[in-house]
Amino acid sequence: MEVVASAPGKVLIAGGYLVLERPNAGLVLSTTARFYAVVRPLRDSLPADSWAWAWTDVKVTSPQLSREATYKLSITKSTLQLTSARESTNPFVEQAIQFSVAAAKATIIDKERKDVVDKLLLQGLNITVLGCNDFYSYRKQIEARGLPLTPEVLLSLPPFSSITFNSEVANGTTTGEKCKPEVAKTGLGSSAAMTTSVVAAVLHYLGAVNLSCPGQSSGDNATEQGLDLVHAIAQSAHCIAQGKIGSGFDVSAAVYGSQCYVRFSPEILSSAQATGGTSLPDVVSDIVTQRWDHENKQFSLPPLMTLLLGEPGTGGSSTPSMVGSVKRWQKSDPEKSKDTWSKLAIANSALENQLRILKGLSENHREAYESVVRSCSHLTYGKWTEVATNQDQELIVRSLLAARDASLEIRLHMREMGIAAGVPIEPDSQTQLLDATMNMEGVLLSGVPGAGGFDAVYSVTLGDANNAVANAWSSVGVLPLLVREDCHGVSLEDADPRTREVSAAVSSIQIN
Ligand SMILES: Nc1ncnc2c1ncn2[C@@H]1O[C@H](COP(=O)(O)OP(=O)(O)O)[C@@H](O)[C@H]1O
Ligand SMILES: C[C@@](O)(CCOP(=O)(O)OP(=O)(O)O)CC(=O)O
Repeated sequence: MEVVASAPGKVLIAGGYLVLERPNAGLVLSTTARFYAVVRPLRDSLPADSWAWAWTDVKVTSPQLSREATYKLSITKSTLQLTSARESTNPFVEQAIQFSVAAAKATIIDKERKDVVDKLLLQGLNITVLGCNDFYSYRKQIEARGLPLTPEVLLSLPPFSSITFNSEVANGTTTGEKCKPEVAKTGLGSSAAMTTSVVAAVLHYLGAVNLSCPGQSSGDNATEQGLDLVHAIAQSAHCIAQGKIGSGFDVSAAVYGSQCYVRFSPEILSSAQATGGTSLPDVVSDIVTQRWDHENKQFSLPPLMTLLLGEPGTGGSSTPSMVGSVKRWQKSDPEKSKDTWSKLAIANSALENQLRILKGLSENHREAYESVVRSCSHLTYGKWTEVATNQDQELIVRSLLAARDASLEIRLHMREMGIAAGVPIEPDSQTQLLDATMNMEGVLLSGVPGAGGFDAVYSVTLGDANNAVANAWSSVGVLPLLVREDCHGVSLEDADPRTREVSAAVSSIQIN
């Protein structure tokens, strides 16, 4: 038996920093970048005395990092003990395995199904993790080979290419010391997608949830409960592995897909955080019985809108240190920061409302919507009002312009926040680029996703205006990424994605 599960990467288009505090919402889009986890047994048959084993074996392979780690898994405690070299460990996958095995044991009470879990565990777990290229930065290699910074060059990379390590620390300064290098990534939430895909694959493999393949989602109660279990376990494992409780929007997007997210109360994880004393099975029993109070309201881009991401440089920014600076500013200047906070909350919810209105208009007035959006895609925003020839079309243009204004307002207050907190949330170089982008034909929104900084820029364009924006970005040294919005969350896959790539290549050879 083999189980393959995948989970998407994310882009937070609005709500950075605010989403750390309930009840502020963040608008998060899930993407075509997916992380895959493949679970297989390590051995097909079991010796007669295996029922008495206290330990089983686990192997975790990350082909892209050329890493393989082996462990012993305690059958009763669900804990792992490393049996290979320390350098190859992956804390996210380790926590994902421990929490998922403990959760399967805690939630499966039927005797027969419990026996199946024990048998599957005794056969050992062979887990492979694979992240789409979109999660990783190839900018340095492209530049080193003197190739242009275009999406076509990214397309020419083989799928699941090896990942390079940064020789610099996250904030771009070299340490000079021989420290463990960071993976060069694009900020799509590889660790959250990886953790979620492993949790989903292990829970499904052990029969604790019943995930569906894309397009097969039944949307019934059992499926939803399954997703909620994946969410609770993935959030817990991710927080423990990264040693802090963030807002959790990245894990939520990896589980439920594009959404309007309100964070869970951090107290839910106090048992998981308590060091010493509590055993993992007790922690997990507590976590699965907690009332998870996060919100994941359905939300995605209206039709004929394209999410485009660009990598403006190398190095990126360190999210935790930026969050630290913003929090210090909130403490030192509560009045001003509250003011910025409430202006941002208003602008974020205005953007959400306008995008929801546009979605509704696209459903109820399809023809008018399509004609307006296609016409506006060839025009700069100043001329958008000219395309409306009836009331429906006027409504659509009004909403497009209101969404655009909300985007500008968000940028203004994010910049303000950055200046006040002394961190470049929207650095000057990005401001110039984003202003120029906003003035191009068919551009609706743009900004710095998530915590901002030097990591990435995004834009949402109308019709096929994304091509011109990508060309403009390439010409100024910003690498347009291949990734787009895809609202689907975690899902089951029918095969190892590497075999699918091979069969796709074979069929394309046959077709040609
Ligand atoms: N393919 C992979 N194999 C193993 N570990 C990976 C892989 N991709 C990402 N990771 C882990 O995830 C970490 C990056 O996670 P994080 O710092 O949260 O960045 P992101 O913004 O992409 O989530 C890496 O340092 C590495 O530990
Ligand atoms: C500041 C934040 O609200 C948003 C950070 O968003 P990013 O998308 O920048 O996240 P990373 O992938 O962790 O770098 C922190 C949070 O919500 O946890």
